[in-house]
Amino acid sequence: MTLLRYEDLSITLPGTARPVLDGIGLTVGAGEAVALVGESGSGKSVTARAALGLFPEGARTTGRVRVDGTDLVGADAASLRRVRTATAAMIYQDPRAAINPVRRVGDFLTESLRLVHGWTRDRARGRAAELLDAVGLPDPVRHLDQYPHELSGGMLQRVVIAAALTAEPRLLLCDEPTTALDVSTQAEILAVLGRLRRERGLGLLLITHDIELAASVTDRIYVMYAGRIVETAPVGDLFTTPRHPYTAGLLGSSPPLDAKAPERLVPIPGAPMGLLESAPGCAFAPRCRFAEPGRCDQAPPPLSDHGPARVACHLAGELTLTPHRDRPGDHHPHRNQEVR
Ligand SMILES: Nc1ncnc2c1ncn2[C@@H]1O[C@H](COP(=O)(O)OP(=O)(O)OP(=O)(O)O)[C@@H](O)[C@H]1O
Repeated sequence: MTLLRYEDLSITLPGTARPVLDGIGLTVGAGEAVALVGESGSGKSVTARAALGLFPEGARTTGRVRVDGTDLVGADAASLRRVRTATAAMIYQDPRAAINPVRRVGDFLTESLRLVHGWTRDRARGRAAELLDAVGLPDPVRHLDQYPHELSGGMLQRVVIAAALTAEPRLLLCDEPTTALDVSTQAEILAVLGRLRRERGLGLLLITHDIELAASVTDRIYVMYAGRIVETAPVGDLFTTPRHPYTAGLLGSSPPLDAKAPERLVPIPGAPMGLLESAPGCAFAPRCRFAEPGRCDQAPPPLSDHGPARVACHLAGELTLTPHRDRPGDHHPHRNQEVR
């Protein structure tokens, strides 16, 4: 069952040369984990916030964002409240920014249960302790009486995830949930999210700039560039057979999570297109080593089917791409190079 569905969502801010989001189509099913990946400024957070009906001030919005069937574009206040309090919850990058530093963890976790749902203090504390246990904190009852500064960043992010679960949402939106954490804590938080997804059948939308991290917890990846989806495919397929040069570039410039030996990473040349720039053709063409004048710079490429993937590239189907990441001592100098 589809929990979250974007249908041709476009958002344009006043005074800009191109839309922030341009024809986004994306789905997340119950129990499915999906990642939205791209460089800074590609529109990932604007996309995620739209799933809570949060659209930039003054923006022109067209298309639909359906959460459990309710379209949030132009939704009334009651529908928005229902989605935000019961169906979907968001987890942000910095747990310390999400928690009031002068209130105890227990107060943070029980507030909505007591105020919104009218639970007694003891019932709400019992539920909060259960949730802290569910996110793997070792001593739930003691943590309820602690202040945020007494917990590590990883423990606090677990508290934030527990808080997101209080209303038993069916959809979890995670915007760079591990970026503020060290690498080992990052892996623990991802494991918690993966377990919650399996145990509770949650739909998970993970927003990240890190394609390797995305692959470690999700089934399907959407790659975003300059406000558009440029490729989407099941994780395994995307890694073995990237079909868009931008996807191959992201893979070639990201260190593997389980790297045993240092890798020589190859950055994508140039910079992403800002909101004050536009291009008549493919937005990635100015950075693309394969771009063909007269072909790639004429019209934006539509997303079209290529095997299990959907790809927006005029040259898709003609390119065979592998991430051009070199390992030191690699004796196959051509192994990692794109061929045509
Ligand atoms: N409320 C807003 N008003 C004006 N511009 C905005 C607003 N929200 C986002 N933008 C702009 O829209 C573009 C996309 O922003 P968004 O935060 O979605 O990118 P992102 O892919 O999440 O990148 P990052 O990882 O850096 O957050 C950026 O150029 C950003 O400055």
